[in-house]
Amino acid sequence: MPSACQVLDGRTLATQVRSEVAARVARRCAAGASVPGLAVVLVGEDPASQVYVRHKIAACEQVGMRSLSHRLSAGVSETELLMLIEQLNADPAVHGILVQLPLPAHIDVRRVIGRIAPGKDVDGFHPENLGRLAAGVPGLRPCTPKGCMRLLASAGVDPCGKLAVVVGASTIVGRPMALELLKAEATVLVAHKQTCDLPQLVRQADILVVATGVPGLIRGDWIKPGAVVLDVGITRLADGRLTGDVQFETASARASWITPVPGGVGPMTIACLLENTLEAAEASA
Ligand SMILES: Nc1nc2c(c(=O)[nH]1)N[C@@H](CN(C=O)c1ccc(C(=O)N[C@@H](CCC(=O)O)C(=O)O)cc1)CN2
Repeated sequence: MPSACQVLDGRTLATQVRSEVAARVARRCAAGASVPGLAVVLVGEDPASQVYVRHKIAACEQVGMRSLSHRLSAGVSETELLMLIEQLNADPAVHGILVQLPLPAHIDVRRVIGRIAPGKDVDGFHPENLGRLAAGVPGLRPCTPKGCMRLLASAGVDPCGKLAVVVGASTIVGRPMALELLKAEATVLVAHKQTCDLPQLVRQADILVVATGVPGLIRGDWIKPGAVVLDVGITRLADGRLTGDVQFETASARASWITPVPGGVGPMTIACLLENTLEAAEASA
């Protein structure tokens, strides 16, 4: 990697964000307010989801928050899951609710997310919160795009006036990422992994965000010299290693900043979840 390219270290920034959250939680509790509570709902036994849920619960403990874990079997009915969400919506000790994704195929994810009270939707996936982001008004913001914006700010990268390309248009990452960048006054193009002439599009990007789940989709020679590259993709290879959607070695020969996988965007997702839970608790008081 040439000395001109710098690695955007998500682990270090996430540690900072977590310490700030821990300090705010301690101040809140010392002032007599309730301990922020996060309900974590896991349906089924997807191994990656189990790991993420474990990390989220451990992260809550580390910053002094309470976590309430709800593990449901893969065969649970949608009605039962919706009933649990209603219970959590009504529970004053629960300030944040997250349903770990993906859900089994027989459950309608939109119906489930749509049932979470918007003020407790700490993932920021409810249509009301996505609408708030689209309108540019305050609300709970999806954690991964929020983490990406923090990473850009930490590198001193202002999106205003830059051309940003977002590859991948999921509700979790791509769409809210595009809205975050628009709000920050970037010119934003959203592409899919199957967009024709993807290399041509990527070559124009001053800021490139990739979230497709296709390992190594983006080749280094597609990167505009000096571009800032945020790689959201995480795939576990057969040999157990984690890899991103961007070919790191060759991309870092051209980029000015790049996130590694692991240790880039991923840790910021959980740090921003903690921050959202604290914000939800503060707004409920
Ligand atoms: N309800 C939600 N479901 C999912 C979300 C989400 O934000 N809310 N995002 C992803 C998974 N995810 C959080 O749930 C997540 C992914 C990756 C990481 C992370 O820290 N990755 C590490 C590597 C971890 C490892 O060793 O496996 C890294 O990149 O360094 C955190 C959270 C889908 N579902």
